[in-house]
Amino acid sequence: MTFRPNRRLWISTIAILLATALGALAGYLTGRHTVQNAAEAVLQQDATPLSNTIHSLVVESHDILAKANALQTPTCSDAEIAQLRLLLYHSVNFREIGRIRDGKILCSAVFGKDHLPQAQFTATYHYSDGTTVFRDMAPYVVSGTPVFIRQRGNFFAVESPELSVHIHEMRKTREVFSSGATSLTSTAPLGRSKTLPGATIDHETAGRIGDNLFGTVCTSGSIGLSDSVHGQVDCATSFGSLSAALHAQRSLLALYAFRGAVPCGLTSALVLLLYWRRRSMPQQLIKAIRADRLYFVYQPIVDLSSGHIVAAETLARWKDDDGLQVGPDIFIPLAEERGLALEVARLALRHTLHDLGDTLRSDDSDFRVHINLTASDLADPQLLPMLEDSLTKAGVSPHKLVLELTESATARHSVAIEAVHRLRERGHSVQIDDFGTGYSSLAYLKDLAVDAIKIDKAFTQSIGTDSVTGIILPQILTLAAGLGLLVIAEGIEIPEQAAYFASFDLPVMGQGWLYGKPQCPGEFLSAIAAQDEQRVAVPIENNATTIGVPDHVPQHQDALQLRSAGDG
Ligand SMILES: Nc1nc2c(ncn2[C@@H]2O[C@H](COP(=O)(O)O[C@H]3[C@@H](O)[C@H](n4cnc5c(=O)[nH]c(N)nc54)O[C@@H]3COP(=O)(O)O)[C@@H](O)[C@H]2O)c(=O)[nH]1
Repeated sequence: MTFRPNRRLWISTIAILLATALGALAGYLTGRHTVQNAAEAVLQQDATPLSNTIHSLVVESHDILAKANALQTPTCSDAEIAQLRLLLYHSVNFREIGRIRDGKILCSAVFGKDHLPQAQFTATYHYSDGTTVFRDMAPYVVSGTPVFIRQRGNFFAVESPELSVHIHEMRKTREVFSSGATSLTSTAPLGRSKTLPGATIDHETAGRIGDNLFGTVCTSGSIGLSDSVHGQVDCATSFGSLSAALHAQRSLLALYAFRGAVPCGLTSALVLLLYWRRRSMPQQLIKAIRADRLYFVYQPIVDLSSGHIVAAETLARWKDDDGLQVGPDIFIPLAEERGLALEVARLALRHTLHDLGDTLRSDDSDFRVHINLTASDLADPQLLPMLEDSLTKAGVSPHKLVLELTESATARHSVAIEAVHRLRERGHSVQIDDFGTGYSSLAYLKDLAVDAIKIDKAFTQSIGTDSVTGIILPQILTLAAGLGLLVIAEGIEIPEQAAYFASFDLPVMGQGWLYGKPQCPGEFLSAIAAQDEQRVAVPIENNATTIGVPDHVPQHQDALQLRSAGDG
């Protein structure tokens, strides 16, 4: 299915917008959660003093009224009034205490028994623990402030008006709830009631029910504060509205949403870009191969004993339709999948013969080129005719062409053995590339009958380390020598690595950035030309320092302290 660019643009735009919106939503929800937690914490903090105040009031009311009811003195005697005054003196929250019967004061600490006001108390509500509450009763009412009077048994106690004002003030911004096992009945300051199903009050809990936030601290024996509460209130619960908190923090929420949206938008754009690139890559590659739009670079291979460039490896390069470089490790397998591997090999050979043909045709030089083949190339009956045809047309001898097979390419043993045999029969050299990374045992190497092994760069990079690869490297070199195989060391980047290989009494070639990165044809030919000029200019016995081998590369084992197992 081929996507037209504008359709792709539409899909991408929608997907990016969607991802951005989802990111914003996720960010907003995180912000909302944070704001909610913060608001709940504040409410929790708010609820605590209210609850504590109520708790101390209730505890003291129980205490003072219990003590009064326990007095053994005769009713309203001077001794009893004296005892009541003493209780009042020690009280924190009460301003009056007295005897009551049928809603009438019999005597009290403040009025004694002789100058009693004419007052009739009417109960506002009763609690299950036997406490009755009266509100705003003369003569105790203080204008503008609620006054609460509690009665238990034969005695009443009047709360301090300051305390009532304090609680009243706290209650103005809060709601106080009666508690049930699984529900809360809220009685707002306005007297409004609501049921909040599903809420369980625990000690010091905070939470949210619908849009309401609550922070609650439950204390045993607390009393109800609300005008219309029936039953005992166990918890002082402070409420706020989540929407109000969210509204107050809207700039913070916007920031959270932004912080969620931006990375999601960018990531989705990147993912889509990669996806479209990947999706359209095969089509682009097929077109590029057919239109001969791959290009090829050449990396020098040097003889480590002389330092001369003796060969070049042809490496394919490709820029996709967006001008972005795609690595051969990505597009070569893709070409193989699409049955185009041999086309790539054909292009590689054609470009190489075109770019380096003169050097390859020269009878004076042993210069050779290395071309990579894939597993499917080996099985392709067109391979040999293609090679023969191209070389014949270019007038280049088959022995100038070295074919590199990765270890994985030789995994199908019978196919590989047969192909290697035929290639060598035609005069080509064959070598195993990336040796040591996988499939070929040294015994298999013997059956494969290749000419050379190219030691994978992982081994080169392990030189001087204690890694396993570093330890087995000398054994590979020794066994290769035993099998009469030429060795090419890949990935030489520093002089110490070159010196390590040169120190073995073996014909070892080297390839790596130390000698040159893959170069375009012009650059590579200039390097060869410079080397040839130097060879002519420098007397034969002094030509160790040549193009491709920096002066500082030591040539002998004693030039370096080797730490690998091979140096013992
Ligand atoms: N079938 C084909 N395979 C091809 C072709 N062109 C390349 N390839 C294979 O792709 C793999 C990746 O190659 P590339 O990215 O080109 O990397 C090569 C060198 O650039 C790199 N190299 C060389 N020297 C050094 C070094 O000192 N350090 C370092 N880190 N990297 C270095 O190694 C790659 C050469 O590898 P090899 O072929 O194993 O010698 C790679 O497997 C190519 O074979 C193609 O046309 N056809």
